[in-house]
Amino acid sequence: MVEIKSKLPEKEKKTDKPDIVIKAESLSLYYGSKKALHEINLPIYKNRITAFIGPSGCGKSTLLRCFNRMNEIVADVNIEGNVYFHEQDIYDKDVDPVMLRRRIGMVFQQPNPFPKSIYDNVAYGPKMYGIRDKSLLDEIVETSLREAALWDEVKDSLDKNALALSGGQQQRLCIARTIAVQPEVILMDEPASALDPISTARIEELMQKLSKEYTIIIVTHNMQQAARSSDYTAFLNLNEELGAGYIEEFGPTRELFLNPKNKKTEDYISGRFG
Ligand SMILES: Nc1ncnc2c1ncn2[C@@H]1O[C@H](COP(=O)(O)OP(=O)(O)OP(=O)(O)O)[C@@H](O)[C@H]1O
Repeated sequence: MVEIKSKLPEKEKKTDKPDIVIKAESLSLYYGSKKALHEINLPIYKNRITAFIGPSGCGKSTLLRCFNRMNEIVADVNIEGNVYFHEQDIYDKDVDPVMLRRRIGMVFQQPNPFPKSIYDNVAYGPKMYGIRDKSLLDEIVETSLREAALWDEVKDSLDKNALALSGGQQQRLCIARTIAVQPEVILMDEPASALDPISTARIEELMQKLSKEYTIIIVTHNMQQAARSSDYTAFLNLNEELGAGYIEEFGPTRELFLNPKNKKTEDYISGRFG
């Protein structure tokens, strides 16, 4: 705990009351008959970074994937409760998951660029959504790569295969690819856990910049990373009886780490379990 305390940044004071972009209400999720999430109530604030921490298997990634309906792609899931994106319940029948994922993009643990050129990776999404004009695509590619802090490294090799980039560069390319379709929210599932410390620091720095324009949710096993990088933290825990994850504590990151309200939060962040 001492180490984490010393790493907590003196954040620029964000005193205004942020708007809520996403809200989970009594959200439970089942994989088949197995309950994985139990009665989650959680606000996600606009232009803030929210970290999900908690022991392995408590449902952090599952909860993250609920916010753009990615669970439907990977498994047979059943949802109870609601997830609102602004005023819209994203599980309503008339919500198109593809359009939803355009507004709520995702970056995964393993960088997963397409085996195409750097340019084509970033232009892929905009093209899919109907943009054909070459000069507009060029502009989107450049802006997205700049925002992802990769432009200077790749501007002279946009035709190079993305798989030839380093892991850290590939992850920033994946962030550029996500940004290129102008999402409002970026979901990041352990985006730096496969990267070396320098690449990790670059991703964290990038997240700070991006949060001025985007709302970010990050799943991380690294508590220093949550403490350093996020504005809000949700500590998920596993209910042994139900075998499902629930929110043990949620609040501003500094408060949660410096003055946890809950004994289990304190035990977890001080490394006594998990
Ligand atoms: N596609 C799936 N099908 C069935 N069960 C799944 C699936 N994905 C996850 N689960 C189960 O749901 C529970 C929560 O998993 P999840 O990956 O969301 O937890 P996590 O907190 O992100 O874990 P970790 O920290 O280890 O990545 C686990 O019991 C897991 O086995």
